[in-house]
Amino acid sequence: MSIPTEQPTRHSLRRQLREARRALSRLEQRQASLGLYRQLAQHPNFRRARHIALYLPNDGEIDPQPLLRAAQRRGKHTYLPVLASWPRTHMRMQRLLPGERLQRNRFGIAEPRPNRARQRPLWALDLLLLPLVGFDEQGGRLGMGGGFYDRSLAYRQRRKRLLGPRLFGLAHECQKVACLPLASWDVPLHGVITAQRRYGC
Ligand SMILES: Nc1nc2c(c(=O)[nH]1)N(C=O)[C@@H](CNc1ccc(C(=O)N[C@@H](CCC(=O)O)C(=O)O)cc1)CN2
Ligand SMILES: Nc1ncnc2c1ncn2[C@@H]1O[C@H](COP(=O)(O)OP(=O)(O)OP(=O)(O)O)[C@@H](O)[C@H]1O
Repeated sequence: MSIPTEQPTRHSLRRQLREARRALSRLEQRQASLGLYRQLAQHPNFRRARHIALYLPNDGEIDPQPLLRAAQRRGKHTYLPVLASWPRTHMRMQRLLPGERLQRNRFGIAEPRPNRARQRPLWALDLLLLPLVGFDEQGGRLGMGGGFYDRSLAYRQRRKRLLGPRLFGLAHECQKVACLPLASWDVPLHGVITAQRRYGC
């Protein structure tokens, strides 16, 4: 019997995949962002959703801003992650007002100024569009390693019947891997969307 080949660790996989997305040119990024818009703007889950959380791109992530603008044009409520000052491991989703001024968080990512009155619990959103570093076709997601999304979604493990938002990962094709090593706290995605195609949705 042969020895099973070693799976690359989450750490080295993360480094490799982050390098791959950062290597995309500005033109490739623009095309990917437009392709992503075309894949999702007419999708029933996007059309139906009233409360949608997205993110602002960082570190070569695919840019969902055309979708953000489309959602705002259609009168939907759009939300961005806001890091909690305490506990530092948590984030909340806060409604973005059109034209609102943003500030940079400790990772250098722009976010709205924290305002509890505009924050909405994750389970009360209709659609959550997640950034990711890597994905597989089984719904596996590898993130930046902060555990922010997994922690925010942990209620799903405890309360399986609570429906909550559809979870779609947004990615470049170069972020796809055959099979991700999954951790016990990982929350599976319902689907992943790239500029080229939709996986599982
Ligand atoms: N666009 C975007 N927004 C997001 C996330 C994300 O992945 N993408 N997050 C998803 O969770 C949360 C922020 N999580 C992050 C976790 C680590 C790093 C990061 O750059 N880490 C550096 C080390 C940073 C440092 O300690 O100074 C690194 O690994 O190089 C960035 C964001 C909330 N907002
Ligand atoms: N539900 C949870 N409760 C407590 N700790 C958690 C939970 N989910 C994740 N963590 C912690 O967060 C850390 C990072 O997790 P992981 O590497 O899966 O993050 P990630 O999914 O890559 O990051 P992110 O969700 O921020 O993009 C882990 O060390 C884990 O201990």
